[in-house]
Amino acid sequence: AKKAKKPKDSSNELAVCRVLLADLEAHQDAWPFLSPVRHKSVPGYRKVIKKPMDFSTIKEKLTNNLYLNLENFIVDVNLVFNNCQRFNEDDSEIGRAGHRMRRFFDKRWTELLHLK
Ligand SMILES: Cn1cc(C(=O)NCCN2CCCC2)ccc1=O
Repeated sequence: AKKAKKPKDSSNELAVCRVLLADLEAHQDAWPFLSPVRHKSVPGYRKVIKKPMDFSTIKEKLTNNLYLNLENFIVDVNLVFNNCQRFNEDDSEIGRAGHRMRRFFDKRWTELLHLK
């Protein structure tokens, strides 16, 4: 027989986004991602990275209600990490910080989702 679908409770998704963002900002490896990359001091960045993103911009979007759900928020957080992988060698300070932050984020949001 068809298993009855549990209704999705999306009411606290934005609260989950705020918790996740606070955890990202508090992480010791967050320093490359806290504010927009200054393309004037990072040669080539503006040419290579078409959609820059950083944690302060995500916070601004969250504050201005530009994320309709957790999925849209996760897309922007992954953009931060994908930009980082694209622009930085894996074996570099910033490259390694990006990998560590992505691993932390993936673990954290799956933990929070399993609480539901
Ligand atoms: C994500 N990302 C960041 C940078 C960067 O230089 N960030 C500034 C780091 N500042 C140093 C002192 C305070 C913050 C370069 C390339 C890149 O992909």
